[in-house]
Amino acid sequence: MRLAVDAWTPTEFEAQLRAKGRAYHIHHPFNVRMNAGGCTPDEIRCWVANRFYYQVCIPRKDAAILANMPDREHRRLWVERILDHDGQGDHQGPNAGGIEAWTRLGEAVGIPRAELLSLQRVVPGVRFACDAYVNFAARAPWQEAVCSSLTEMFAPQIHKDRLASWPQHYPWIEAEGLGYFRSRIPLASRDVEHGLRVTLAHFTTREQQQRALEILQFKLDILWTMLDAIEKASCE
Ligand SMILES: O=C(O)c1cc(C(=O)O)c2c(n1)C(=O)C(=O)c1cc(C(=O)O)[nH]c1-2
Repeated sequence: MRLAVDAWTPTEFEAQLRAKGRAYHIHHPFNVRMNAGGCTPDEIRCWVANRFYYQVCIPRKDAAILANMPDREHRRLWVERILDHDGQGDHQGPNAGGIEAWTRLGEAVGIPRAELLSLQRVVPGVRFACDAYVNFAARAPWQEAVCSSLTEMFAPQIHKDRLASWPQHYPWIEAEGLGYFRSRIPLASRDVEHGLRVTLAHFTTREQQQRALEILQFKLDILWTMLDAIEKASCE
């Protein structure tokens, strides 16, 4: 006979989700080396050019989630995520968006805009990982797709680490190029507030809560796999 296990309280469940931070790509050897100043300019360029594919996939996966959201109040919040990355209004203006900010990072590390946008430097492992995220978001129930975005709980620290260490280790990168990292700190916190609210309300039995942890692990694996592929590509 299978005994039902009590559900975690919302506080316990949130603590279980946050404990997944131990598998965040902040601990990946390539990320550790990058933030310790151990990357060559070519390795930095490899990371920036490959990570750009994640940047362009984010608003596509958010649009897929939006299409699956029946509730207007959730859509009103979620649509912000698309605009954060795609931008609004003038392409050079204050709301130019995250993709534009990333192209400026590209230029600051020496990747011409057209080369970055062409995606010609994106390696297969990064492409597969990002495509898996977009696919999952399109096919899964929208609450599961929202849950998969919760790696953002751990993102402010990785952005802060870059802002703190890159100017010292990579003085050849113009400081203005790091604007993307700065911009994401408040946005990630806002995203997480909504994402956690949906997740804590939707996954209420212990079985469902375990499923949420598996979804978060799937997303952690996507980010980890990207760095595995970038690490391999950058030493070729
Ligand atoms: O630089 C990073 O390490 C990192 C990680 C993540 C993440 O944890 O998924 C995101 C971002 N950055 C980011 O900038 C971003 O806009 C973002 C959106 C999402 C998402 O899943 O919806 N993750 C992330």
